[in-house]
Amino acid sequence: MNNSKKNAGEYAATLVKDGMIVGLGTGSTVAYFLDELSRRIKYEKLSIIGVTTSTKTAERAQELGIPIRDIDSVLKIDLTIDGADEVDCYMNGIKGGGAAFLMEKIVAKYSKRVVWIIDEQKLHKTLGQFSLPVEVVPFGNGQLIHELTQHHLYPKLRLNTQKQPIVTDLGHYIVDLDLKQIDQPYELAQYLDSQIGVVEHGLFLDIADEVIIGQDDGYRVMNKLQKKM
Ligand SMILES: O=C(CO)[C@H](O)[C@H](O)COP(=O)(O)O
Repeated sequence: MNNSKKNAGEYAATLVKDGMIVGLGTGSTVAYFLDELSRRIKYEKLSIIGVTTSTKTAERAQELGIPIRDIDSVLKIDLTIDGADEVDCYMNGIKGGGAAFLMEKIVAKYSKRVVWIIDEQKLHKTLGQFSLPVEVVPFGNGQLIHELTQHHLYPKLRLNTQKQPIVTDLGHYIVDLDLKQIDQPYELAQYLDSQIGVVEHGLFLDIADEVIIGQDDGYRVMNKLQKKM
């Protein structure tokens, strides 16, 4: 068991209030959040509706008895709890290690409040140590990878154990950019947004309202007031 992830996930579940529509992120930290949320639904009679960000989370929510609804059948999402792969001091992040970032970004976009749950190891001064995932349409992915290579973005098609491209829940491939350090995340986001064949990228800029950083013996919270301007 990872205590830091568990502490972050369990604290995040206390932010959920009765009657909320809650965005349910994806990943191993979110798994702890889902467990605690399910416990509160069962024993505290908490009444909420979940909007999921992946097939995996939808399946887990169903197993745990967390009611879920399609994103298009709710008016607005009150609160989304999600994980992240890397976060900087401006509360910008990289997501997509679990290949769910397209749905995660859509759910975040329609959420009033977005809270990330991470552990200390994911906090870095600048982004880029974690390879940046880019979701691309399968058609012409080889051409796009060539284009990204020419642009010195070190792309690599993400493969499964059978050496086949992994296919996302929405039917796309993932290309990981091995950048080591991203000095200009906004410019990079703009460049990627402008590429034909790119569906979305894992740079989440100005999206999180709060980051809960799990520790061995508790957690600490980073919010907009504390982030460096
Ligand atoms: O972005 C994600 C999936 O697309 C996850 O939130 C991210 O990979 C963090 O996962 P974990 O909590 O397992 O470390």
